Amino acid sequence: MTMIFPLLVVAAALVDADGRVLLQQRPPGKAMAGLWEFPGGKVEIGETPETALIRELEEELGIRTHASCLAPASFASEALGERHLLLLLYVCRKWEGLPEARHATELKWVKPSQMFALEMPPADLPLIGLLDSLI
Ligand SMILES: Nc1nc2c([nH]c(=O)n2[C@H]2C[C@H](O)[C@@H](COP(=O)(O)OP(=O)(O)OP(=O)(O)O)O2)c(=O)[nH]1
Repeated sequence: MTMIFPLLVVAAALVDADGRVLLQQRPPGKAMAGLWEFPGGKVEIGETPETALIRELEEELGIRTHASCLAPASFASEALGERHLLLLLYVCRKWEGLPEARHATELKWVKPSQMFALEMPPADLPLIGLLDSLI
């Protein structure tokens, strides 16, 4: 019997006043390099999904937010090699600081409808239509 290890990942759709969402480009050397993703990362042992996401947003973008500003929006469930990815997507409209690319190659603000033209991880594709109707 094949063992499946779930991998819990949290990500944020940061939404600005014009209804655009922040995407970051995965850097060279990482899995899925070059693809555009929502900021976020793995939930580590001892963390709640919300504390993990707050930590990742600070590490990756240098912004600060609070659990009360993270609205659960959707999730993705996708095979990922030997693992199975469970990605929890939150919508966040309030944070402090100006996002800067600390880990990513580049950042860009896009309308959800523009995401269809970008290369994104397979797990993210079903989330685009949802964001389009939500924002
Ligand atoms: N952050 C993020 N990860 C995504 C998205 N879509 C998607 O399939 N993933 C996958 C890619 C990775 O396999 C996993 C996130 O792991 P990661 O390696 O980027 O996370 P991390 O920041 O904790 O990285 P590291 O410390 O292990 O380098 O989730 C997405 O939109 N955002």
